[in-house]
Amino acid sequence: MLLKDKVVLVTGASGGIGKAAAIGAARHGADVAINYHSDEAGAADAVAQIEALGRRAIAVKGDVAQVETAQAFVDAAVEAFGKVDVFVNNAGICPFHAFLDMPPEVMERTMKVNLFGAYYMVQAAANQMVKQGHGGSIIAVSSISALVGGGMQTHYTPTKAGVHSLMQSTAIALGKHGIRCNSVLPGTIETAINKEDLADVAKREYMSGRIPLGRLGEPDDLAGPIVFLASDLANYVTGAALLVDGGAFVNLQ
Ligand SMILES: NC(=O)C1=CN([C@@H]2O[C@H](COP(=O)(O)OP(=O)(O)OC[C@H]3O[C@@H](n4cnc5c(N)ncnc54)[C@H](OP(=O)(O)O)[C@@H]3O)[C@@H](O)[C@H]2O)C=CC1
Ligand SMILES: C[C@H](O)[C@@H]1OC(=O)[C@H](O)[C@@H]1O
Repeated sequence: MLLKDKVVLVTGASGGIGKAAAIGAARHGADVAINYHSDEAGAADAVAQIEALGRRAIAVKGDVAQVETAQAFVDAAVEAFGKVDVFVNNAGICPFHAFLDMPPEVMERTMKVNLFGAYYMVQAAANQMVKQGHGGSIIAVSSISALVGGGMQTHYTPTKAGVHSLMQSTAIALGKHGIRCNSVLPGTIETAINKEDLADVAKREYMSGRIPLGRLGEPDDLAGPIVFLASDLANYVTGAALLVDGGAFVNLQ
């Protein structure tokens, strides 16, 4: 039990990586507040799975791109559980699109959800942790795409580099409060975000062929690294970035 009686908040936890992280935290003894945007059934299922593990859970609907969502989420978690120990910034979108004719609204929405939303959320969670006075752990779900490009992801990769950079800067800003800030950098994990993209058999074979461990990732592959960074096992880890990509990044030849 690495997170016994901790309160963990996860954004975008109605499916995919966020849901796996939320359930993973509960498996390690945490009570969990999840944020989601539209998938009511997914959010309800996450809550049910957490409760089945004997832990408490709430689901709070909200669009992270809107600044007021952040404080409302933190307030709801504090009202339900009394505190915030761990904050996982996970909510994100990746609407694949070519560069030369990128619609401004797609670019701007991606920036607002992935980067602005992360900023507002991390700020609200950090203020709560500072107020409590006993430190905390913040983890951002960045991406291998913070380090490498994608021709159909020119609007997305800068947001992932931005989130990674945000954790480096907040690690400095919040260190004196005992708040650790780290990012995980997933490779290609099969979720709703890339269902359509990976339906292309050639693309899927190319992506899995790049991975030394021989398979695409699953959401649960992120749960362990996130729980680790959240836990006291990572007490002296801050400003770090952990690739969780089956070795894809280092695989030049
Ligand atoms: N899958 C992958 O290969 C990789 C994913 N990542 C990152 O992991 C994170 C999670 O993605 P993944 O699990 O794959 O994708 P999913 O599409 O499975 O999950 C995305 C989650 O984010 C939520 N979400 C989307 N927009 C908003 C919003 N405006 N406000 C609040 N919540 C929102 C969704 O909620 P709802 O469904 O309720 O609308 C959902 O819970 C993203 O930040 C992504 O960039 C990073 C590297 C690789
Ligand atoms: C959505 C993509 O499949 C996924 O997201 C990322 O951050 C990586 O680029 C993955 O390929």
